[in-house]
Amino acid sequence: MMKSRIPLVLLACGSFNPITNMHMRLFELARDHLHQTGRYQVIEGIISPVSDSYGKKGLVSARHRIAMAQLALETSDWIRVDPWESEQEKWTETVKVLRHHYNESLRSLQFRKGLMRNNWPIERATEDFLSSLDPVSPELKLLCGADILKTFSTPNLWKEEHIKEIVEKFGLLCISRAGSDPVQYINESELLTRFQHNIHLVTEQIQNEISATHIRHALCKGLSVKYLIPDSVISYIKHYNIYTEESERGK
Ligand SMILES: Nc1ncnc2c1ncn2[C@@H]1O[C@H](COP(=O)(O)OP(=O)(O)OP(=O)(O)O)[C@@H](O)[C@H]1O
Ligand SMILES: NC(=O)c1ccc[n+]([C@@H]2O[C@H](COP(=O)(O)O)[C@@H](O)[C@H]2O)c1
Ligand SMILES: [Zn+2]
Repeated sequence: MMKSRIPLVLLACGSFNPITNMHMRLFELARDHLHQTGRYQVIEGIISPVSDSYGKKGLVSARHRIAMAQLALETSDWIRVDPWESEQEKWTETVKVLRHHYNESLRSLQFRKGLMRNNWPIERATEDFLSSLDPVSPELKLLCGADILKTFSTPNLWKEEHIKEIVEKFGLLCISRAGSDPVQYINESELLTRFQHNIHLVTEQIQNEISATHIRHALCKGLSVKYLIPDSVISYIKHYNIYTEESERGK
């Protein structure tokens, strides 16, 4: 009998200021990689933009960042943008975003099982009980570029226990990025080395150095960003005049 694949949800956190074609490529690369392992079935991709309180210089309002992501993802049948993180009053540490979406995916599983079981009292089902019912509960993994792996070793930026929870409980999909050496970051970290079986490194063969910062700078200078971000996003940016020298100075 063919072994069934583990359903898997991919979650990418970041500013998405604005969303670029490369952000969406990350998901396609990760899905191909996971499917090639023969162990996973990727069921959904979620983009979670940070809230305005993240306070990064040049960060435009979440309302705009979400709207641009929605436009960009109109052509995807499996990636969506989720506003939950961006709606939180304070900045939410990434592990808490993962916990939220993991609970959400369990809730929707409970709901589907509840329906299947003729409205069985689903609110009383514990996580363990549900797992015992269904051996293929979805996994949730964090998707990021290799530069994020590097920031794990920046003092006081990430709590050690958070990194541990991310790589031990959830797992990580890390896409290569010019200027970042993920193998080296793993080798230099005892924690990442210990859990490297949960870290999938994916190499983009067609190197792509698009960054949102470059996009914003080009827009401020009135240069073309066509074919780097979707046309619909370019129209939105023009319509609301989002990226200006003033917005770049903000915060
Ligand atoms: N060209 C790229 N190659 C690999 N990963 C990327 C690339 N661009 C963005 N990412 C990843 O996308 C996620 C979201 O990143 P983010 O919103 O910071 O985009 P960015 O292009 O790095 O923007 P900024 O220049 O504002 O930092 C991160 O995990 C980041 O590593
Ligand atoms: N301790 C943490 O959980 C932690 C620390 C630094 C950045 N992050 C996240 O990493 C991402 C970084 O995005 P930027 O590269 O746009 O700054 C954001 O989603 C941010 O919330 C999380
Ligand atoms: Zn970045």
